[in-house]
Amino acid sequence: MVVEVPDEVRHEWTDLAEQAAAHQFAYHVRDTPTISDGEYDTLMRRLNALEDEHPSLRTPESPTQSVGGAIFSTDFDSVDHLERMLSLDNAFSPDEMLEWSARVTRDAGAGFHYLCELKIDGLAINLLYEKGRLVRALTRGDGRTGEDVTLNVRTVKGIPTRLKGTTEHPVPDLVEVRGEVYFPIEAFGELNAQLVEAGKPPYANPRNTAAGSLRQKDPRVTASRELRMLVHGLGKREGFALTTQSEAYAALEAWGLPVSSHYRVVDTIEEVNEFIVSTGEHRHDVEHEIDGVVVKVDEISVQRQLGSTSRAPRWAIAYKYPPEEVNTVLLDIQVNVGRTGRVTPFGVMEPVVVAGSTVERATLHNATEVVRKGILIGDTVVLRKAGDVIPEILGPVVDLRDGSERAFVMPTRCPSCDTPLAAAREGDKDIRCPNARSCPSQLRERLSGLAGRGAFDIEALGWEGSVALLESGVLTDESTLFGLTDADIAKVPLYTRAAKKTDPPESVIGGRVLSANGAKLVANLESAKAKPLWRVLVGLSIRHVGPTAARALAQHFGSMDAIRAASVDELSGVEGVGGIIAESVRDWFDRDGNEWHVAIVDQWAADGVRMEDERDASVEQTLEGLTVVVTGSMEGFSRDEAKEAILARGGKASGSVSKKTDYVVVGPGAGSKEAKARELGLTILDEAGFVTLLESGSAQSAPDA
Ligand SMILES: NC(=O)c1ccc[n+]([C@@H]2O[C@H](COP(=O)([O-])OP(=O)(O)OC[C@H]3O[C@@H](n4cnc5c(N)ncnc54)[C@H](O)[C@@H]3O)[C@@H](O)[C@H]2O)c1
Ligand SMILES: [Zn+2]
Repeated sequence: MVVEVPDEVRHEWTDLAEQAAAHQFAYHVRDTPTISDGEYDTLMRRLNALEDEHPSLRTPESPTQSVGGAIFSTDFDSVDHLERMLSLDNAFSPDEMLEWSARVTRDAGAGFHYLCELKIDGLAINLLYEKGRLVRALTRGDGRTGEDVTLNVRTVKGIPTRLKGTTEHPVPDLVEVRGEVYFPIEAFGELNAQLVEAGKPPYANPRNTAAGSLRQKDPRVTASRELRMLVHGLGKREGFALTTQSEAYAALEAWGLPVSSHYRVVDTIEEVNEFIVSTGEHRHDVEHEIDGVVVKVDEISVQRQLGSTSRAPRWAIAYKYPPEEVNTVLLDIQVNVGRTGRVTPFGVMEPVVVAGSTVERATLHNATEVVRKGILIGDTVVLRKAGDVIPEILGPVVDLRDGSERAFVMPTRCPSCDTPLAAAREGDKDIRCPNARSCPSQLRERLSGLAGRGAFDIEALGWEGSVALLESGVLTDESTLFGLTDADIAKVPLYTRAAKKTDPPESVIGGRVLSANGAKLVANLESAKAKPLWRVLVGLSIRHVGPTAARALAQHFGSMDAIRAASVDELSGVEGVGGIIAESVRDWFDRDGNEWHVAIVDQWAADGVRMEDERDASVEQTLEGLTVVVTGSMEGFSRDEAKEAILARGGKASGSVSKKTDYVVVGPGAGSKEAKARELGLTILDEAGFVTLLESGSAQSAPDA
């Protein structure tokens, strides 16, 4: 019996299928997709859902049934693969992984292993080696026939033109090696800058860059691009036998092919899901983009038994992470004037949800960066938000331009105080508002900055409170902050509207926050006065003097007076300070016109801010000459407390692990620093070990470390 498909369903299906086919063409053939991978995956899921409900729609011609990437390009010869190249089925949740493993177990019985590896976001390639010589390289194409890109592939670093043989792994008679060509993330921005400079359209993201770079007519262009490859499978093979996929990787490696070091063989699907979670946490520690994890049945005999559909093997599945890249429209580029006067352009976008939060702004750092990225106002752009990292505009989707886009022009006058903008020094990328003393924007940023956690930590002040104090004229700058009384704060009018940091000043009104918090603010200010010297230094907004330099200065000089009296040489002689910081400090105190800086320091001191650190002579200098890195969380110490404990004992608290690190203290949530410490064979301590170290100046690695 034929079940009729309702008209509206058929129409929806036809419409989606057409869209899918067009997107496959744009992505696989033109290397210039116009929607994000996440949107594409959503479209395909809808198409699959319609076909699940109405199986008659699932014809062999459906985009769900083919390996996307039919060949229409005439730039390359078409050549058949000796064995078909397939795509992969997807899973988007641990439950879908369980379903897949249940199916595999049902069809093949238990007693197999799972091989877990990274899903490299690149371009699939098939290398044919005959008697150890690279004779051909093909793109995946439609899976049966690919494009001959041999000349281009020969230019990719790390792909051997001859395989090596060992006694255990002699060179095979014939082998098709499958892998992924990718573009290292770091090199991506650099290339776009070069393309833009040469008047060519930039790429939207590293994956398209890999595909576009490899599929060049002229192999010299490919050679100039920093492509890399990792291999992850085999096609046709003659002259050797294998029992497992992981064994194949050992052979591929012995032959001199680049194999990823990140794979693992496990027994159960629970362990697979653990691998997925932990890989997700370290998703950005690898030099290529990964869009998921690929899980394969390790035993070749079981792979054979399970076989494939027209599109994908049944013995493998790709778990896809939530997308971190989305497309959105860049509505405008505006500028923000920061704490030290730096003018920073930022993109204003149509709000989009990415990596779990709504994003509508992204910094563009400086005018050069806007040009390097080749983005125009009005462009559809690729926006990336990776975990807790700030959102970044990667590049424009050039194919969606309609001619109405316009270039960003950096303003020549400060949007906040109308002072002409200028570079502080010749050759500086950044331009600044020189009106440091009374530019409203700089004042707001300085005042709220000094209230921040990294400086005085005045919780009740914050951004809105800072704005309210300045706008109401209760403060004209930060010099009188510590003299504020209840009566002063009560003068700030009560407004009703709260506002965001990036709103124009006239709409930023925070009196309500202050009126509710007045008493707390006074108490906060009182305790802020007793904060250690380094926090005072950070609170002054001296260029280049962040917490690290401030700690070093405070530790060395001990008082504001000593720092004020120190020469450039004396300042730059302090470990972790250096010439640029030393000059910036001297300049801040001494330069003509900066007398108001000194006035701030004097007024703060007069209002009771403690300008020196008491050296506690009872604390033994157990850590003299030792460098300690703390990563992850601890129960007994906050990050700052741990640092202070190290510094108070004469040690150096560093933020990055290197060969020079003496101890690495690791708590829950430690990430790449722990991995690096293990790689370097450093002494790794838990919290108990850290306490011992503080007391005695030495400690042993934790037993399970
Ligand atoms: N944005 C768009 O318009 C658009 C259009 C089409 C496709 N796409 C993207 O491409 C995907 C579909 O492309 P696809 O058919 O190549 O499927 P896929 O990317 O989901 O997975 C199959 C491919 O993964 C690659 N791969 C990477 N690491 C691997 C590993 N360790 N082991 C095995 N294979 C590995 C292989 O080359 C294989 O061909 C979509 O899900 C979407 O992300 C996007
Ligand atoms: Zn200004």
